[in-house]
Formats: sequence, C-alpha cells, structure tokens
Amino acid sequence: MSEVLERLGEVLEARKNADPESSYVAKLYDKGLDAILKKIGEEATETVMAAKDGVPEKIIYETADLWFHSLVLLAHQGLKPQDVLDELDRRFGLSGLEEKARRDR
Ligand SMILES: N=c1c2ncn([C@@H]3O[C@H](COP(=O)(O)OP(=O)(O)OP(=O)(O)O)[C@@H](O)[C@H]3O)c2ncn1[C@@H]1O[C@H](COP(=O)(O)O)[C@@H](O)[C@H]1O
Repeated sequence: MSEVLERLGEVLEARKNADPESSYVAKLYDKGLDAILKKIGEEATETVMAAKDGVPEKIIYETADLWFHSLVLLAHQGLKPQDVLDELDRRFGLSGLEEKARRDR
C-alpha cells in the first residue's frame, strides 16, 4: 500500500520543477498554499457528502481526491507520505486513551 504513496510522493516532488501549464500539480503549487488548502477543504466536504449519500464508489473516489490533495500539501511543505505513515505506525497499538494521554502531556 505504501508503495503507491511513495511513488506518488516522488511524482509530486518532481512536479516542483514542472511548467504550471503542463501539470495540474505544478499549477496548484504555482497558485500557492491557500489554493491547496482550499482544495483540501472542498474535497473534505465532498467526502462528507459522499458518505451521507452512502454510495461506496463515491466515498472511495472522493476520499482518493482528499488523500491526493493532502499529499500535495505535504510535498508543498517539504514533507513526505512516509512521515505520516511513520506517525500512524507509531500510534498503532496504542489505545485511543493512551494516545490522548500522550497528547495531553
Ligand atoms: N491522483 C491524482 C489526482 N486526483 C485528483 N486529481 C486532480 O484533482 C482534481 C479534483 O478536483 P475536483 O474534483 O474539484 O475537479 P475539478 O473541478 O476538475 O478541479 P479544479 O480544476 O477546479 O481544481 C481533478 O480534476 C484532477 O485534476 C489528480 N491529479 C493528479 N493525480 C496524480 O498526480 C500525478 C501528477 O499529476 P499532473 O501534475 O497533472 O501530471 C498524476 O500522474 C496522478 O498520479
């Protein structure tokens, strides 16, 4: 699973040097942080609406859009998908209450 994220992360990194006219991602970088954040907000809303509709294909499609734009944000901020996977991995095995206690410390 993480191999897809890793490969996509590499493409997103490479798009930093691409012509905005040639690539959706390069165009989004060119528009800047606020444009990326706006897309994440839109995709989050579309994911919520898909879940309310309860159609599995729509939920998958919109969640993919949301994840994709979150990956664009990570790349824009100089972060990698692996950084988030490492964080999830670190949390794995902790109960929700243990994780909350760690945050509250
Ligand atoms: N996975 C994706 C991907 N998912 C979604 N999208 C884009 O995100 C948009 C989703 O936004 P919306 O649903 O709001 O649709 P829209 O109205 O067309 O969006 P806007 O143009 O208004 O922003 C789609 O139109 C796609 O352009 C993606 N664009 C690119 N990728 C991956 O990123 C790689 C690099 O893309 P390019 O930079 O375009 O080469 C590709 O090879 C793919 O692997």
